[in-house]
Amino acid sequence: RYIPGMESRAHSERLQHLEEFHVSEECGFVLPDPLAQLPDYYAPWTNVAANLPHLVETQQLRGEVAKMPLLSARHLRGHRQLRLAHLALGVITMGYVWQGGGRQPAKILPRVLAVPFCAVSARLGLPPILVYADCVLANWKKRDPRGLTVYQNLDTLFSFPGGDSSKGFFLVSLLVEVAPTPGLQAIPTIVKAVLRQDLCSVHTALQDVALAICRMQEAFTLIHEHVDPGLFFRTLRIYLAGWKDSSLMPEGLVYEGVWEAPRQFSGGSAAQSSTLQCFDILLGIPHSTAQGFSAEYLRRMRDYMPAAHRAFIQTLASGPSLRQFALVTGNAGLRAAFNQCVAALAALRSYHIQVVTKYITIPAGRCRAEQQLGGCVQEGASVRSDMGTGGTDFMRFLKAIRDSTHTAQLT
Ligand SMILES: Nc1ccc(Cl)cc1-c1cn[nH]n1
Repeated sequence: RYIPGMESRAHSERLQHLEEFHVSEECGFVLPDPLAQLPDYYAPWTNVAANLPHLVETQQLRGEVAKMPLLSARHLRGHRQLRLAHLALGVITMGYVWQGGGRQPAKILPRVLAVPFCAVSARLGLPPILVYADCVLANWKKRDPRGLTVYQNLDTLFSFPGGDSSKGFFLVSLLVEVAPTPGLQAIPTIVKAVLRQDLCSVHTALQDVALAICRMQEAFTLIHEHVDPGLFFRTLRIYLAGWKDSSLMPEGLVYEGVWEAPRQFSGGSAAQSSTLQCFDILLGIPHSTAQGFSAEYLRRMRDYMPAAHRAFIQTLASGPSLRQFALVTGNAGLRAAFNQCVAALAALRSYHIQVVTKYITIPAGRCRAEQQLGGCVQEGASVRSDMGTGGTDFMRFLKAIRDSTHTAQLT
């Protein structure tokens, strides 16, 4: 018999109210209907962020930032204003650090950005760098508000150099996050059913999870239509790079007026997706407990999620073990439904590896070959320098978690 602990029951109760964790019924971890405007007082931030591609491409951004007033974050009201402020300040910060493609990254972030960015970050429980929750989950609007959440009816609030591929990358990632919403809704159902030893309800809900993960992969295929590999590798990827373990910024970044010493923070990455980490934890995929850099990196990326999403993941991780339940019952149908979810997650990770190969590994190889012939000037961050946007360390990470996903199958 599977006897869950009393602590599991308490966690299971909390998980029944997803809205408390900012997980919405209609779009999961995506911020529903993000705010697109801040109070006029903050116009200096939103005006620069909205004009970022042009300011960066014409090398004017750092000059514009030097003219910005030091604004107080105190006038920001509510979660949505804070999310929009973190997105706008994050976009400006990445543009400021990597202006000109990153050959000479800025080593100091001026106080007019650093002070409010760190204040907003502290209120959201986020690091002072652009994160997945900014540029994917809160960076979107519908062209026709009454229309559907489909690619053609979406636009980003802010973008980077890289033209339509910049928008495409963020909007395809957004659709990957919206697709599995029914599967996220099934998580509290599964947790409650495991506690009640209700085999039938667990089995039914697992089919929703498997379908949801398949839908993520379907949405992911849109990347081939909307993102050009060369533009992604040579341009957009540079602006998403972080300053932790970076060969271009070995010390990290000085946040003027906030901390004396430079600080290191990682660039944006799919490992910051709460959706992916939730399915890993629900299925008890071993890398979330195994030692090694994958588990440590995944755990550290939870600090790059909004506080409520981090709390959801921690509560789920402290709840009853679906994996143990499926093992202990020995029910063949339940084991098959569980394994279908694991197989779907492994397939999604394999697909992600194919995409990183097309958008990073192959263009990087071409660039190195051209460099030997005196051609391609790889802007800024080398392929190796950052985990989050597909460096070779990131490829090693993806293959490690894909392999550990496979081993999670119940035999
Ligand atoms: N899809 C993404 C969206 C936004 C950011 Cl910042 C990074 C990624 C990413 C990196 N590697 N795989 N996905």
